[in-house]
Amino acid sequence: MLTLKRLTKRYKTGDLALQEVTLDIPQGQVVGLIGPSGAGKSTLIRCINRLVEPTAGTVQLKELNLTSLSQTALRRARRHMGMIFQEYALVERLTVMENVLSGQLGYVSFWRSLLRRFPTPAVQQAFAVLDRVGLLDHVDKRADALSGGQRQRVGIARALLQNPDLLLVDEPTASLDPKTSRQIMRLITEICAERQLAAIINIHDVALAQLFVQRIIGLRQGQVVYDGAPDGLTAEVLTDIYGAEDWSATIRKEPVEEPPVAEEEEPLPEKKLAVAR
Ligand SMILES: Nc1ncnc2c1ncn2[C@@H]1O[C@H](COP(=O)(O)OP(=O)(O)OP(=O)(O)O)[C@@H](O)[C@H]1O
Repeated sequence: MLTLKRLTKRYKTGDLALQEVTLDIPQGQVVGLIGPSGAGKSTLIRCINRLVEPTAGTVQLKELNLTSLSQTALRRARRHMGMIFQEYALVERLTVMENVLSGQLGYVSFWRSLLRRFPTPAVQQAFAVLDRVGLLDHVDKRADALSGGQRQRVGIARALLQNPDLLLVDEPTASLDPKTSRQIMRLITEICAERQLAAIINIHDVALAQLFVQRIIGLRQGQVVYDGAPDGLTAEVLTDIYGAEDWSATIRKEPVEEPPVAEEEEPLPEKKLAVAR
């Protein structure tokens, strides 16, 4: 579904951030991208949708060779890739609904979006994705009145509104407490399973990644040094990725089935679609 071939990025400063990264990610697979600071994780994610231009190599999403597209064609192709950011990237003074609809900016004309007049099917779909992420009771709240977990849910809903094939997720839990972090990772991975969406999640918390993703890719100095199952992350592998350390407290000891956990960040809203409209 997504194929990277010898993807390389050298910044103008001379930093070689990615060195010939070759990967194949099938539809529906959720991948955790780990590695030390400066290993190239953000660069890899941004080279896929060409927010950062790769220096060499190719990115193929389904039948599209993204690296050969003109800027106009690239804008169209980006609709197939939803991005979720650490700092949410919401417009603070806009409502939850308006923030989610802004994910449609590639579809609606500039003037229509400026006047905040979105086509009815987009609004209906926005209600549906906000329902899925548990924010139906908050559609009219301003973004600056939300908790961190709620903000990230808006970010997820906004990414989903484009009906992407792939989610590119950059440190989604870095600003969240441990429990909210789990809820957000659970939400992302459940949605990927429901929609058969592939995802690449740049994540620093190794144990959290192990709990939720199907595959781990470890980067060191722009190169893939581990590509395999979450349970294959032994102390030796982590030393290879990050350098020598006592890893006993970091690694999940045994494969455990994650227990079902009630969502407690806030009561899940009842389905009030009609009322919310
Ligand atoms: N805009 C830039 N210009 C020059 N060099 C950059 C730029 N962005 C990143 N780099 C360099 O590229 C390398 C990889 O950086 P990148 O941010 O991709 O790593 P990372 O693994 O995401 O790190 P972190 O976990 O700290 O976010 C680093 O050496 C960094 O200094």
